[in-house]
Amino acid sequence: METGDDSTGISPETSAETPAEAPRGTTARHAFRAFWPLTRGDRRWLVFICLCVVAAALAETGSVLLFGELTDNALRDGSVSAFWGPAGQWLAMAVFGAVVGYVGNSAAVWVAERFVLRLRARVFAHVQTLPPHFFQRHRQGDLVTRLTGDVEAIEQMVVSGVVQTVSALFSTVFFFGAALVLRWDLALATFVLAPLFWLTARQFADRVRTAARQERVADGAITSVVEESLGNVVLTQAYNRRHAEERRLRTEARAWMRASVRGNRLSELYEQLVRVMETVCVLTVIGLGAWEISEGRMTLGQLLSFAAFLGYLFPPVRQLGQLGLTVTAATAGAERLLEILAARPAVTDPPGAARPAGEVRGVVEFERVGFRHPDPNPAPGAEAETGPAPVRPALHDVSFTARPGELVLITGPSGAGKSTVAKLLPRFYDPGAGSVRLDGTALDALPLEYLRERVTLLPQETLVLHGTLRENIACGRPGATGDEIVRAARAAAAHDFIDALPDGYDTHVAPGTTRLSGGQLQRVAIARALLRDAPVLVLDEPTAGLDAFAARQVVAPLRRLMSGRTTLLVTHDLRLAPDADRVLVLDHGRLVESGRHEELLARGGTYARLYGEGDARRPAAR
Ligand SMILES: Nc1ncnc2c1ncn2[C@@H]1O[C@H](COP(=O)(O)OP(=O)(O)OP(=O)(O)O)[C@@H](O)[C@H]1O
Repeated sequence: METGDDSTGISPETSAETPAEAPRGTTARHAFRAFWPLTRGDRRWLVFICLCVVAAALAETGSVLLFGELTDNALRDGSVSAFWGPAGQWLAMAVFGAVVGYVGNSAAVWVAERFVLRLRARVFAHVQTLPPHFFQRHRQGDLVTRLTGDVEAIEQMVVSGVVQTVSALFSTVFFFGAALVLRWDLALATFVLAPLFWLTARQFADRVRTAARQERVADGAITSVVEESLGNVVLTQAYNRRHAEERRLRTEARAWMRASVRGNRLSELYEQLVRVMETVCVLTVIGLGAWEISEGRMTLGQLLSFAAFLGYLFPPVRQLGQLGLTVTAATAGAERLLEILAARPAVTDPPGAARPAGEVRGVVEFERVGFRHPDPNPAPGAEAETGPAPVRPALHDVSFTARPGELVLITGPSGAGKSTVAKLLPRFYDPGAGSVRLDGTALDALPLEYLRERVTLLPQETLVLHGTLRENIACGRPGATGDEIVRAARAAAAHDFIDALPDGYDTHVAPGTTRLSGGQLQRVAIARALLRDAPVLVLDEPTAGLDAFAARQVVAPLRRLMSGRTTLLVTHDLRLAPDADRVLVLDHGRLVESGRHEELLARGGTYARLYGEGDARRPAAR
């Protein structure tokens, strides 16, 4: 049964190689082929489930045949003794049908949930490899909806869809076969009308897909608004933006409501049309049956069991049409997931690169580095995540070297390209021109994990992970002992305030909900970085957002952290400039000045102006 096309574009590895495609207009077949390989490992179960549902359909067919026998032999003759035989068989058949139905459906739910689990894990793993600009192009709420609702919609297509189609198809074939055995002429007369169901479903398909797509987009927009609003609640309240936010939610909710009502109306219309068609079929059969009875060619029992067959036959036929619509609607979800999976990481591991032997010394070289950020708002249709970037360069021809143990401070006016330098070193992006090297090896020749273990980044925003403070520090070096964690916290001047918390190191924190101050969080981040003990350190505005008092409190821990490592310190805050072995001044992406603090001050250029503007003339806390 392992026959599926396994060359899928859904694994993170292969999606990096497959060309980015605009998946709009994805067909159900394309979507099915893209996601079917994820059923690998469960296909035997799928066969088992299909056998169960086929057996259940057979049991149901047998029951209806026995109903005909009962009406003809027992009821018509009023014979109780003729009742027991078929009644016993009918009951046995019903119990058998119930058991296999239960086993099959339970297994189907299990396989379906495993599929959802696997698909969600794959998409999530892929999303985590995507570059920062991907997250600027997609609202978080929309991504959440794709990872929840859209993933489930695909399950409807790939697992439940297959099982239900097999069940409905076999039920249809069995009931129709039995109807042919009973009365082939009546059965054929009924079945002539069956394509009507299918044709009707086709008429609805396009409109159902459009409505489903709109509903999913609107669903994502609602989640985004809620998430953005809650994340920004301070701004909302401080600027009385409550009503504006409510309006925003209402607008998105209305769009969702319209799409949802449209989708449900279409389903309902389809249902009702099908009911009318079923009535036409039943009336045709009863009319023909009445005529046959009057001619003496048919018994009442035969007509009744034939009518019962129709009662059983219509649901699977109707279900086949309905399944078509479900699959069509799920295609809209598939489109949205394939769009994510088509996005490629900005950087990938060099194929076959081995971890260099020996320890990293920490010589960092930027040689004639140029870089343009990808366009965060590409024109529609140019959605390829790695597409050309027509924005002006963030860095141009930047060269410098930082040697082991050196502190290189990078400063410059806002937008000069300082943070961009910080992003190139842990390889969030690769430079567009020139090269960045560590100990003489180009970064893109080193395994990514190896590089990131040796280059610690303290980003501008202080980030906490969901977990305890202990776990937050320990993630700097998984496996660190309790003593090592406390030692790192002490060196980061975080131990005292952590110890004073009611739960100490076991205090739970989570992104956005922590009750710690900015300075305290920064010191936790420093403890984490200390524990990591990487030879190269990149600090991006470590005192940004801290008041003067809090900033002074992190200076000493920062000095301890930087000691003995190659440090690139990106900052506006020039309090640490006198400590720096070299100060680099960037302006409009170019390196305009370089030298020691005193030299640059004496030169009276950009640096001297920046220093004069800031509050750096105050002595740094020692
Ligand atoms: N994700 C991005 N997408 C597009 N352009 C970007 C992106 N990030 C930065 N830029 C642009 O690149 C240039 C350099 O930005 P960068 O963040 O490196 O400057 P910076 O010197 O760190 O500024 P600041 O001091 O204000 O943080 C700026 O013109 C900025 O607008």
